[in-house]
Amino acid sequence: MKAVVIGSTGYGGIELIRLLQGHPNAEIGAMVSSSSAGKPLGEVYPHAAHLTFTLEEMDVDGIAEVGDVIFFATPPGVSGKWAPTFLERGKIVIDLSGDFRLGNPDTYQQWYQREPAPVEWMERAVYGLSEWYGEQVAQATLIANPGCYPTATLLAVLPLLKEGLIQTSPLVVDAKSGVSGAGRGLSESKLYCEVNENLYPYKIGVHQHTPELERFAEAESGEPVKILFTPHLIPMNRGILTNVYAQAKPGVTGHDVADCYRSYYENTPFVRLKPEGEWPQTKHVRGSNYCDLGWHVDERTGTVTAVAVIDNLMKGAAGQAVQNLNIRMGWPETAGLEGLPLYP
Ligand SMILES: NC(=O)C1=CN([C@@H]2O[C@H](COP(=O)(O)OP(=O)(O)OC[C@H]3O[C@@H](n4cnc5c(N)ncnc54)[C@H](OP(=O)(O)O)[C@@H]3O)[C@@H](O)[C@H]2O)C=CC1
Ligand SMILES: CC(=O)N[C@@H](CCC(=O)OP(=O)(O)O)C(=O)O
Repeated sequence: MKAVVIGSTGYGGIELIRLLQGHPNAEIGAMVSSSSAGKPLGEVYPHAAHLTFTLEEMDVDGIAEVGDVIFFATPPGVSGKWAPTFLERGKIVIDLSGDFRLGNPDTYQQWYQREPAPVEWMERAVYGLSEWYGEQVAQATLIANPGCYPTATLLAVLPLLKEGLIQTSPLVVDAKSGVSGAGRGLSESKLYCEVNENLYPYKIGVHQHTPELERFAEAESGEPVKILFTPHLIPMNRGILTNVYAQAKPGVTGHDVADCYRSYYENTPFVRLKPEGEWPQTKHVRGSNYCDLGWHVDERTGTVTAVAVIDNLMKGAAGQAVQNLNIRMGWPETAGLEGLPLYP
């Protein structure tokens, strides 16, 4: 099986390359780059200079010839335009962007403020939250890999919604992301002096992950869900921590919540439940595909606090994309993803 990475010089692209080059079953067929075609990979990324690949331009026929699976690690708008060409040629597409996650062109246009992908492919795409939609991923030709914040948040909240342990409104999501979550592109807001020793919220009320969160929260709870989502940027390279605050349904105890999480995640290789009284830390998942999950049921206020951490580039992007590739190809779900988190 040969994989092609489109958007190779971005953070998601180089993380995919890191995982695929160490994968026991997959092989890299080509690395495509819109900005650096013709350059050796090592010129853009000296840490990978021993991989003797030359970055290639977007040549649909050439890519289709060499690739069985095409990964898009590109900004919104790119896969929406190009993925159908590969899908029509029988290729499997795994898209890291938001172009195929929402299932509805009007919602996409409203939150991403750009032209949506063809509606027939939007509707056919399978949402790649591996632990929840693995059965569909195993049959999919187009996999819409989840956003980084939704991955952490939905893993924390879907079991509670599905089992009816929490009220569907208000659902408050307060999340923090490391700077690599914003990609490698240059911008003033990502300069060292702007980010270092700083902590700030952004896109309150307008973040594009809001409809993605609500879509799958509603699908699992069977009720309308409105989510108040506040993302923050923190001065770290990698990592997301999300806190979800929800009102517990009357009579719900800490034992109920613990049993609920255990029943959903006992046999999943990448979701690790914290013991009672311990809470997740981003450093415990850095460089890995794990999601660590902890919770507290506060009887005084009747609130459930669920806390999830992931590495945004791994479980939040390239790691989950490879997990989905494994599921789709019928390989062990953990293939190429077995490394311990980096510590310290
Ligand atoms: N960073 C993260 O933690 C996460 C990112 N995502 C999503 O994954 C995708 C990639 O993110 P990330 O790697 O961080 O972003 P980056 O900005 O780091 O990289 C995106 C890459 O896409 C390519 N690209 C840019 N513009 C175009 C264009 N017009 N046409 C074709 N290719 C283009 C470039 O690579 P080249 O010049 O080589 O073509 C660029 O380096 C995005 O959609 C992002 O939202 C999802 C979850 C988490
Ligand atoms: C820190 C930071 O800026 N993170 C990005 C996450 C990007 C992302 O995953 O967006 P897509 O929906 O396009 O995939 C953001 O908040 O927009």
